[in-house]
Amino acid sequence: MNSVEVRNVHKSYGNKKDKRAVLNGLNLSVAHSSIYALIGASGCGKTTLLSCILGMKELDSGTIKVLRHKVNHDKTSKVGHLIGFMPQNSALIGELTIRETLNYFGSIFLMSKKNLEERSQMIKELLELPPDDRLIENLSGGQRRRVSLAAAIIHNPQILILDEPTVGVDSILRDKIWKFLIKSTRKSNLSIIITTHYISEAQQSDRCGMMRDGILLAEDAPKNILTKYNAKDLDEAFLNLCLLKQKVPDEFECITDTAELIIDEKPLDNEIESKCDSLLPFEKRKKFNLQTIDALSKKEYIRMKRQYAEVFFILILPILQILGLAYAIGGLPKGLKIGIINNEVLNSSICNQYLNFNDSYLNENYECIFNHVSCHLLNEINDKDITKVYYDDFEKAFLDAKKGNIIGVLTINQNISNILTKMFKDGNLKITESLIGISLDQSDLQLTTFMQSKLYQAYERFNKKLMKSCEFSEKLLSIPMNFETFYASIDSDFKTTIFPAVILQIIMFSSMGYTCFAIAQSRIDGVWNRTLLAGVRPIEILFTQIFVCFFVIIISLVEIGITSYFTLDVPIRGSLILLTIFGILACFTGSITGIAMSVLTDNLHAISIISLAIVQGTSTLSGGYWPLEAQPTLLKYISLALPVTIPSFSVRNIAVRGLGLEDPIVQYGFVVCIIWIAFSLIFAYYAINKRRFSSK
Ligand SMILES: Nc1ncnc2c1ncn2[C@@H]1O[C@H](COP(=O)(O)OP(=O)(O)OP(=O)(O)O)[C@@H](O)[C@H]1O
Repeated sequence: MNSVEVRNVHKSYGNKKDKRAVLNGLNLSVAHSSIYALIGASGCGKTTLLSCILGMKELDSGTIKVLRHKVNHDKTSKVGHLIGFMPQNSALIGELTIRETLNYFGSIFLMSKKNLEERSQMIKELLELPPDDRLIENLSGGQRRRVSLAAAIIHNPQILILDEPTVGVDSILRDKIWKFLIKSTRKSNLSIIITTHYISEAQQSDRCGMMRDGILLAEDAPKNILTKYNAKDLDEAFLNLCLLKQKVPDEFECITDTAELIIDEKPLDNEIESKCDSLLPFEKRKKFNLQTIDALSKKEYIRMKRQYAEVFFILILPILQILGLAYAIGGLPKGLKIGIINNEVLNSSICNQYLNFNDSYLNENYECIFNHVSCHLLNEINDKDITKVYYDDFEKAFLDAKKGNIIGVLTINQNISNILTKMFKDGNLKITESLIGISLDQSDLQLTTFMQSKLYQAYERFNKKLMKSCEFSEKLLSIPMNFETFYASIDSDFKTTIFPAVILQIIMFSSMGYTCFAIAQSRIDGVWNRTLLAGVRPIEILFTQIFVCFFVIIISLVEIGITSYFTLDVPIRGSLILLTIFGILACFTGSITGIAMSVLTDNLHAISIISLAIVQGTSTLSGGYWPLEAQPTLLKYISLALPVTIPSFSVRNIAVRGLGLEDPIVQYGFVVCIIWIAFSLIFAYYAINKRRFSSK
């Protein structure tokens, strides 16, 4: 009666051009209630074979049956919960304690609390595990391997697959482990496949497979191998076998005793049959098993609680970003310097006497005689916004502007007062000379635009005062346009424009980062594979991640709301409920996209680069920092399709304009969010099913 049957299995790595065969038509049988030791040189394909038996790797050809069920790489194993697997790397969660680790694995194997407690106690004593409350990340290599073995046997499996379980374990404990394995196979129906570098260990197995170049050189009971190859131990037998193969390479493949490999098609004996049937078949495991969701969420919670960097990322970073937005982005520049060359009044202190000027320039004949007009203009240039730096000559000022010390140079005609006086006296509005010249450094457009706007406002104030002092209409020298603003004042800063996009991006990207790196990490450290092998469905992991992320983001949303309220001087005119719904939708879009990304590759470096590209690309194109109207038509359509662009317009319409669901932009925002959530869900589901197992 065989528990595992491997028939004519071929497996290679690489692409068509560079294909490297690792398993070359390998056959292997593991009898029920026995220990099968797989030995062979490093890199001969032992781990690959175990991965194929577990269904983690797809075969090129051949078949594998485990407990009479054909292993299918694409489908969740029906007997996964009957298998215990200890991978070569420990595949444990560093932030969990030993007790929490055993609880996690016991729970995903759906063990009852009582059973779990009893088994944990027995295993802890057997494997001499360190105290319960020790963190996995603080254990030594050997201690971790023992905890990993404990996690593999916690649910009393039918088949135990152990990849190098005794590496780093001292000889006394190694002996104890072997005794336990032997006793377990004798007392129960447990079958064990074990790979080991310590060939002498394999002498205790019931059957030993010696592997080389992707095939079994020999497969028999250890003592039969010793007799057959006239060796005193398995090391020597393996050496003799290898030498024999070098001498007669073509005949050698026949050495495996094929009589042993005939599949035993006999029905299972009654006792075993009833035992197998009494175990929960996979189909009967609920798709959404609450015990599994509970175990996965608890693990996430504990992991997060102990991962300070993650907590910082999730809870503190959004606050820092809002503070950054409040105080570093979108505000109006202060302390800009402009060079002043006042050819009319060479001593700038003279202008101080005009600071509170409310007099009239009209003389007794009601003629307007201007004096020191330039002072009025310069006094209107507010020191709060712009600092004036006085120069005697243009060359010096220009040199400073080139060096970046000042933004530009304002030059005032020496006859400005006389020209204006003449103009109003004669009624001749034709001015042939330039009264005020402005040269601006255009290399920083934002600063220049700001400076222009401030100079324009100063001129308008100056004009009003001057006209009033001569009892002229203030419209005479003013631009014949009247600007009025709505929704925000003329002095409002860019925060009003960019805050919806920035807040949505903070929520979306922190959800994406959180889920993406949490899953990527678990795939890389092997916990993901172990969890799936226990029978947990990807959809359960997906659900738990979204669920945990949702709670985390709700906390972030409250933080963002409070911080924004106190720091961002932006009025919220619309519905807070609608804004919160947009925040939650952004969280879902981000977390589901994060899940899809985490499965694309098992290379953390690549994932980081992809995330950066997504964050950078989305923020650049979202229209938050620069209007979409500036983009070429095709790019504009791409931008509009992104998950933050239209939703951020919706948020702006709700918050700043006070619009609600009746607004088409708000409606489009919802449609875009829902399409993105649906799209990323389908993509994540497809990606997880396509790349169910991590290659690590
Ligand atoms: N994902 C992969 N892509 C490409 N080559 C791989 C991959 N995994 C393993 N290999 C190669 O396949 C061969 C067999 O690897 P495997 O890990 O199965 O060996 P092993 O017998 O378990 O070695 P060890 O005893 O050192 O663990 C090695 O040459 C390895 O480099």
